[in-house]
Amino acid sequence: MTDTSADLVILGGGSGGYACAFRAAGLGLSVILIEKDKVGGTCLHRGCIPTKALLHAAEVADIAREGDQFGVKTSLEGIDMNGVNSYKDGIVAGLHKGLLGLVKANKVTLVEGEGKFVGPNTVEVGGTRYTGKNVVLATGSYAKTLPGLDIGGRIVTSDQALSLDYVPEKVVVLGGGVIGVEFASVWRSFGADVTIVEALPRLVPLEDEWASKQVERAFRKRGIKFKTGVRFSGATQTDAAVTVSLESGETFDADLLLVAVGRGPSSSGMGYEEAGVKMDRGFVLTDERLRTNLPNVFAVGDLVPGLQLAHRGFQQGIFIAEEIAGLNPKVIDEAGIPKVTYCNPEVASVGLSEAQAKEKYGSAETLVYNLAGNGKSQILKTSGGIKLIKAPDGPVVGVTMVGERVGELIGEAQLIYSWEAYPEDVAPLIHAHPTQNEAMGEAFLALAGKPLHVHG
Ligand SMILES: NC(=O)c1ccc[n+]([C@@H]2O[C@H](COP(=O)([O-])OP(=O)(O)OC[C@H]3O[C@@H](n4cnc5c(N)ncnc54)[C@H](O)[C@@H]3O)[C@@H](O)[C@H]2O)c1
Repeated sequence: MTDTSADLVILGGGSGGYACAFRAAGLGLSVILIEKDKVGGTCLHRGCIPTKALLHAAEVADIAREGDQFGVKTSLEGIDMNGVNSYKDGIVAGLHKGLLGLVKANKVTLVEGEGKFVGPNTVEVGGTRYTGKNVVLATGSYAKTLPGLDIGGRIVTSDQALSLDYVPEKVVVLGGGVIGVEFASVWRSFGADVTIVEALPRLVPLEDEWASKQVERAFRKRGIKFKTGVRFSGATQTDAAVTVSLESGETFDADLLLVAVGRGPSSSGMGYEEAGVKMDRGFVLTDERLRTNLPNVFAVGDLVPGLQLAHRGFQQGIFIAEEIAGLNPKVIDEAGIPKVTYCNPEVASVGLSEAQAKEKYGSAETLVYNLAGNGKSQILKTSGGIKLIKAPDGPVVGVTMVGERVGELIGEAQLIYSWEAYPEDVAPLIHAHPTQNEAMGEAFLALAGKPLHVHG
């Protein structure tokens, strides 16, 4: 018979929930993990992993199309979406199997079913009550839509877009944030005619303005169309097409409309409000130690206001487990959470943008290093740049990069940021030649006043 009480009951087995479960188990705590669908949550099943598989398939398509520039005779015969989906689904299934193995190995009790928080320390699943000395609310988020815009047929969110069995000929993407630009990038590489509609004045509006300009320039070159600073006003669909109207009066006919206007917290019907959990617009409020207003009730991940990123959820989950075990972990610095948008070109950033640094410090020093000066980037025929943002007479407070695969360079930037390093501290670090990573070293040499492969 399954235990119904434990040191820790976790409602939701996504990135935040399972990370908390594994770390808590590692610390010797007994854990009950409740999941209604599949352990791994949005990130593994409907988010990070499957979308990155699609983006990789898109990159392969681009390489096939462009082999000639390396003297290799290739051509793209077409996209077999069944093949793409089975590659993507295989990756997800493999990782899911691995996670279930870890649940077992960590001796976490997995309860499969829809849970409801009935408080004070209790979650009910199908009539059975599970009680924890501590409870973690980890129910994640869902893809939002707009009032009057019903999802179905030719109007989809990322949930449906992930498993299309065809490449749309013409797509409108509503929202030029992370999900919008990633799907636009995939479909363009697969040959679709893509138009993005973004209400704010620029694509990827949460990033440094320089990054938005770089992405917009690259998208123009790739033939991805976009309308910024314009709001959507409505959409109607027939069997044959969807017509999208904007407040500017323009209309677009397409095969598909992707709605990518943000993700909302999955809290409705979970019993939180009734149990007295303090909330704001559906998000569960916590203090910086991730405690809700109820004693021994914590919340984690997309349910908590802030960046909706799996790696934030992982770290918060680990933090809560250590907090419960009395290890007094260091509070998470939200500004130090790296962000990567995996469109082509990628955007990767950590810390403050130039505008945020200016607001915080009154002024900011910046340096942009163009990847054209980096040998490996020339070999790979990739372009882009690295922008460093430094507080006046202070350390580097922000790094933003744009270019193919720059997401792989964010780890070093994250260390530099979190160590509050000065350019002179980083400049002497030797980077292997020729790597793309070397561009980071060169950018810091230039910021320290000793540029090497760039004219100061
Ligand atoms: N690579 C990654 O890390 C990754 C990938 C996918 C999603 N996510 C996360 O998932 C969450 C959801 O992603 P998202 O892209 O849906 O949200 P988002 O908030 O990044 O972007 C939504 C965009 O839609 C625009 N918008 C809203 N209403 C509009 C309207 N009426 N007309 C036109 N534009 C409108 C907003 O201005 C915004 O730019 C984000 O927090 C994101 O960070 C992360």
